[in-house]
Order: sequence, then C-alpha cells, then structure tokens
Amino acid sequence: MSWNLNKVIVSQNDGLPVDWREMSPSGRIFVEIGFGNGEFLEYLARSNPEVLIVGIEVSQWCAAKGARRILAAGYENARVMHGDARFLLRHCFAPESVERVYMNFPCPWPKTRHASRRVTVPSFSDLMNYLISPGGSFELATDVDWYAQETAEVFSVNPAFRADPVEINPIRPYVTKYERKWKAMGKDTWHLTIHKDTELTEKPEGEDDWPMECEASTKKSVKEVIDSLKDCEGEGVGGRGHWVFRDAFLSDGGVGLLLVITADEGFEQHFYLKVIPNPRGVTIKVDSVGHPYRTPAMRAALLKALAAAEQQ
Ligand SMILES: C[S@@+](CC[C@H](N)C(=O)[O-])C[C@H]1O[C@@H](n2cnc3c(N)ncnc32)[C@H](O)[C@@H]1O
Repeated sequence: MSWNLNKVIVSQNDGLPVDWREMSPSGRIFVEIGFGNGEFLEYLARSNPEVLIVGIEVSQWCAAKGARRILAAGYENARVMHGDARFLLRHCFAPESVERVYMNFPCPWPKTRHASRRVTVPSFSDLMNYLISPGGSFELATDVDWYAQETAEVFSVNPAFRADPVEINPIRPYVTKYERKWKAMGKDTWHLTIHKDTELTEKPEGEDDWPMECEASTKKSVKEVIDSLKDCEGEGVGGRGHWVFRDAFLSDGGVGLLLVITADEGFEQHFYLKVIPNPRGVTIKVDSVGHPYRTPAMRAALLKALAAAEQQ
C-alpha cells in the first residue's frame, strides 16, 4: 500500500511560522515531543477531535511510522514534523500558540558528558515559555526519578511556571507500549505537570521573516567572491549559532556554489549558497534544495557573503 505522507508531514515550506491554527478545527493546538511509534499521538488525536495534535520526532523512521499510523486511522486533526523539537518548536510555532506539550519517556542521557543532549536542558523552560499559551501546561512522563526532579528544577527558576509535585505511578488515561513493558517488570514511573500562568512580557521579534536572497552591487567576479569566502567562519546573528563555508565550486554556467554548514542550538544544517552573476554584480541566495530552515547562523552566513561581495 502506498501512503501520501505529505498529507500529514509538515515542513517549513508551509510558511514560517507554520499556520497551525488554520489546520486546527478549533484553533487549539497540542504538541507531543518524541512520539516514538505514535500510539500516544494517535490517542491524543482520537480523544481530542477538536484540537490539532502536532507530533515532533527527530527519528526519520519514527516520523514516517507515526505519519502512516495517523493516515491509517484516518484522523484529520494530527500532523507530524520531522526534526529536533528544540529547534522546530522555536522556529515553526508562533509565540504562545500551543495549549499543551506532552513528552513521554524521553531518553535521559544519564552520563554527565551527554547532559547537553537532554531535551530538558536549562534553555528548555525558556522555549516552553515562548511556546505555551497562558493557562497551558507541559506534561512529562519518565521512568527515571532524577530526570523528573531535574526537569522540575529547570522550571522552578522560571517565574512564568508553577510545578505540581512529582507524582509516582499515577493512573493515566493512556499507557504506551513502552510504559506497559516497564510496568510489567514491576518498575515505577514519574509524572510532572508544569503550568504556565503568566503572559510573555517581551514578544520575540519575527526573526524568521528575512529574505533568503540578496543582491550585491560589485565589480568582483563570481569566482573572486566565492574564493574570498572559502573556509571563513563566524557566529550567527545575535551571537547565536555558528556557520562555516566549507567548500566553493564554480559551475560551467558561471554560477558559484558555497557549501555552508550551520549549527543552531545543536541543530546542524548543510546547504548551498548560490552566487549568480547579474548586470550590477551578483545575486546571493540560499539554494532551496533540501529545504533548509532560516536560522540565525544561516542569516549571518548570507550577510557575510553579501559583505564579502560588496567589499572593494
Ligand atoms: C524512549 S523513546 C519514547 C517514545 C514514546 N514517547 C513512548 O513513550 O513510547 C524517545 C523518543 O524521543 C525521540 N527524540 C529524542 N530526542 C528528540 C528531540 N530532540 N526532538 C524530537 N524527538 C526526539 C526519539 O527519537 C525517540 O523516538
């Protein structure tokens, strides 16, 4: 059987931030981070038909499996995004647009040297403050007691939030396969609910609105522009993220290609900047193949290429 996964999988090509409210029967939105095999996602869609349920999965295999599950069940109120939730939630959702965020049994990355890989790094509470609407909540289920405590502590320093006491083995409306297996071994689970009471005081600027193409008036050739940029590197806009021009090529048609690698909050992208001759100089544009996301590091790389082209 073939599946049209595009009916369910959403990417930034649908516009940024994605217009989730328009897809939602009531305008309400719930998110599940790291949905694994998608059974909780399906449960959320089934039990909340008036709400749009958005699942985010970093594993491509799980993202496709979850999308197939939603299609097979025939739910119109669920969508899937493939990628790192820490990045996608910031860039693909409008501020304070999500009512509830669920995260079930995330990998705790127990070793200290892997702590930065935990979904609940300290900046996570800022991300949830950006994302969750006043009156909304974040719910964590975990099989690791210290992970629940650590997450509660991460939120406790943020005055926008109020945490319920961590619960042990509460009765849950739906138990996933992972949780069933864990319980069958006689083991405990811990649950944490965090409430957001206050509104964001500073609304973040629309940092995803800038164009991915610019023109430089210059007498330099395309070759001179790309040669001057090869191996350059620097910080993203606002000191966020990092970019590097890894390689430069000149096509037979005279178009320059710069291979750019960016890292934003642990989110890495590889894409090309095209340098195209025009009568006044050059046009520099982010190549859309691979659908890279607009990030502070991408913006800084584009600005660097523009400055290098215009420099006498
Ligand atoms: C242990 S599994 C739990 C799956 C499911 N929630 C359950 O309860 O059965 C953790 C899931 O989180 C996903 N994941 C890990 N880090 C993530 C991230 N930064 N963004 C989105 N998904 C992530 C993994 O791919 C994996 O599917």
